[in-house]
Formats: sequence, C-alpha cells, structure tokens
Amino acid sequence: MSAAAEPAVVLDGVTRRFGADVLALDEVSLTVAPGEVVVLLGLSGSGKSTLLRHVDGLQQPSSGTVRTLGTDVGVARGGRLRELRRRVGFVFQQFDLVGSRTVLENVCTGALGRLRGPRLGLGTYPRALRREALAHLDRVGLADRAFQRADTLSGGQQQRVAVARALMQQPEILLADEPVASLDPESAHQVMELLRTISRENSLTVLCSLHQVDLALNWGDRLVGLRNGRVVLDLPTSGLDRDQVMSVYSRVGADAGLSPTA
Ligand SMILES: Nc1ncnc2c1ncn2[C@@H]1O[C@H](COP(=O)(O)OP(=O)(O)OP(=O)(O)O)[C@@H](O)[C@H]1O
Repeated sequence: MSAAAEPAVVLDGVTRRFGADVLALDEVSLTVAPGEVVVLLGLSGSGKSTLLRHVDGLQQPSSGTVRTLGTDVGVARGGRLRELRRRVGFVFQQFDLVGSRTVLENVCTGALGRLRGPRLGLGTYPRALRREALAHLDRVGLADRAFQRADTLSGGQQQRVAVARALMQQPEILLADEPVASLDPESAHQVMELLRTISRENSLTVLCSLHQVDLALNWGDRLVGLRNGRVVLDLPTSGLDRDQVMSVYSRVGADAGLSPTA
C-alpha cells in the first residue's frame, strides 16, 4: 500500500477492559480514511470516549491493535508517542483552557509539542508563533478577544478557542469528545459548523463523539454507532434516516444482536 493511500486510523479487534467487570470496547474494528469525518454515537457508557482515547494512545487496548497515521499506538513510547500526539489534536467537552491566562496564550500552548522547553507567559513564545495563533483566532472569529482572560468568554467562545489551540498543533487528525455537549443549541451549531469548515479546508480526518442525533445526521460523512462497546452501526450519513440511527439506542436491537451494518 502506498503511503498516500494509508488509512488515518485502523482499529483491529480492539478490546479494552477496566478491571474484571467493565468491558468498555469489545472487539472493535474500524478503518478511517484520511480526510474522513466520522461521528460516534451511542448511549452514555457505550465506549465513545474510550475509543477516541485509544486513537492517540491516551489509553492502550487490552487486546487488538490501534494504528494511527502509520504508528502502532500500542508499542509506541517516548518521542514516537509524543510525535504522534502532536499530529492528533483533541477537543474536549469542558474546553480545558487555563482560565486565568489570555485567550492568545491558551492558543499558543497548542504549539508546545513543536517547541523545546516549557513556556510561561505570552512573551516566551516566538513572535511568529504568536502571529500564527492570532491567525487561528481570526479563523474561529475571536481575534478581537485575544488579550482577554479565557474565563471571561462564553462556553461557545471557549470551545472555539480550544479548536484554535488544537489547530496550533498542525494536526492531521482531530478528535472531538462531545465538543458541544455543554453548549446551547446556537453555540453548538456554530462550533460544529466551524469544525466542519476546518476539516474541509485542512483535509483533516475527524472523529467526533456526539449525543445529538439530529446534529450527527447532518454533519459527518459517516456514522458509527456503539452499544456496550461494540460497533452496531457503520454507515455513510447520506441517505441515513433517524430511525436507523435510533436503532443504536434501542434495547430491542441490543437483545436481538443487531448486526454492525444492519
Ligand atoms: N478509567 C476508567 N476506569 C474504569 N472504568 C472506565 C474508565 N473509563 C471508562 N470506563 C467505563 O468504560 C465504559 C465506557 O465508558 P466511555 O467513557 O468510553 O463511554 P462514553 O460512551 O464516552 O460515555 P459518555 O457519553 O457518558 O461520555 C463505561 O462503563 C465507563 O464507566
């Protein structure tokens, strides 16, 4: 296979247990092409976050393999793992900004993987990086907030700052774990639009977990449904209807052993 055709992410028979009782992922196999935008759906506890965390090696499988951007995540250590994580941006539900720092400094921290040594204070970042951070802030519509404390922004604005911070990594993959779960519908819409635009313009591969079925239906290229750690639906979003998606949440489907591509 040529390097250009290599999938962005391959999970092969990934099982993840927590202790003796919790089976968070159960033989998950999934191949994501470069530039593909994938939505993960499923009930709370179905394994969405665990799956995302396996993609950049934040968590390791109990069995099976994860290959991200050509790197076997299960065996990568030290510099190799750091380099992989630099190429994979992560946006979380709770934004995870440093509230007492300026918006611009928060965005600059996204470049830490590209710099040597720690940085404290905006002035410790090279001028070119600060300019780059400002350009990303402009892209998410918040250049005029650059020198404001991050905790003075609304939730939707903070999430857009988190997206700008992730872009500072110059990522090839963006993971988003319920990025709009704590936002009002209008802010959620804005953030999802932004993610979609950025994924198109940067040819980013995106894996995004969501709880909102209607948002998911109109957003990604492909929808993957998880139930009890298993993939129970994996289809392109075009042509999908709400009932098909709702089957992911149905106990009847679980009891009947709904097949992955049913
Ligand atoms: N660090 C952990 N230790 C023990 N159990 C865990 C851990 N992380 C996740 N789990 C368990 O693994 C299962 C899957 O959790 P996960 O967070 O991946 O689900 P989720 O689909 O992302 O849920 P939500 O939509 O609520 O975020 C759950 O039963 C959860 O309690």
